[in-house]
Amino acid sequence: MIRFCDDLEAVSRVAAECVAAEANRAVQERGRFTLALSGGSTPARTYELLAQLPFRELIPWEKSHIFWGDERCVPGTDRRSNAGMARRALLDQVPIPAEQIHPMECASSPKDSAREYQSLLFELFAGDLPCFDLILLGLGANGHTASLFPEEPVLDEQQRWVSEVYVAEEGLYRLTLTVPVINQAAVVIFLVSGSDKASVLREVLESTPDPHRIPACLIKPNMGRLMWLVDKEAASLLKKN
Ligand SMILES: O=C(O)[C@H](O)[C@@H](O)[C@H](O)[C@H](O)COP(=O)(O)O
Repeated sequence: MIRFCDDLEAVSRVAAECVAAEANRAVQERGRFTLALSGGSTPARTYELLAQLPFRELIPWEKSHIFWGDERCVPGTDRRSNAGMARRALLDQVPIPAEQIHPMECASSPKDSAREYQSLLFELFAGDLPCFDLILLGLGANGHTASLFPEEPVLDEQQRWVSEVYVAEEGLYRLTLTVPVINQAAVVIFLVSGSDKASVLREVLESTPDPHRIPACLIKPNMGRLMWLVDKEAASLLKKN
């Protein structure tokens, strides 16, 4: 499903509404809400809105668990940290128990850190393939999502739930959820804004490119719902918008 929005503010507001709706549905049905956040710049406004009325009062923070779809292996205080951005924009402003915030940490080697996060998921999802209630994703202009980059071996990973990825142009490692975990989610929402995403969005939505070239094409939830929240600039090359 594609939701066309005027601009990033509208994308962010709809995204916040979806988070609130899925949070209450999950808590009602399963007693808790598991949400994996995206990094990047696009979702920051969504996180800010979730910290403000009405959303801060609509979400059952005390029954929510926050995870990340990916993270750069940098200190949490580093401006590149996805967890750092989410804490500043949202998590430091709402009454979520600290022990229910689960950042991807790279205290040990990237490989060991990936293994440690997988162990955390194993514990919190009772050993089953994690089924997040909601995963928020962004879309890179090169077709990546989370830290699933074009032509990377991680795209074909079917066993591990969390993988380390070396990003040469950043000169650092990242951790990312793998495709099987993302596709197990109940709901996956892409937030896409800006004219720089127009070309790749058209490829993803209106053609069938090689998913190794456009990894976002690998995101096809098994049983769950996939939603695209796109603004006018990002949708400007789509045939139907
Ligand atoms: O950690 C990250 O950077 C994200 O997980 C990454 O996948 C992001 O969603 C895209 O690069 C889009 O980023 P923008 O929202 O900044 O365009």
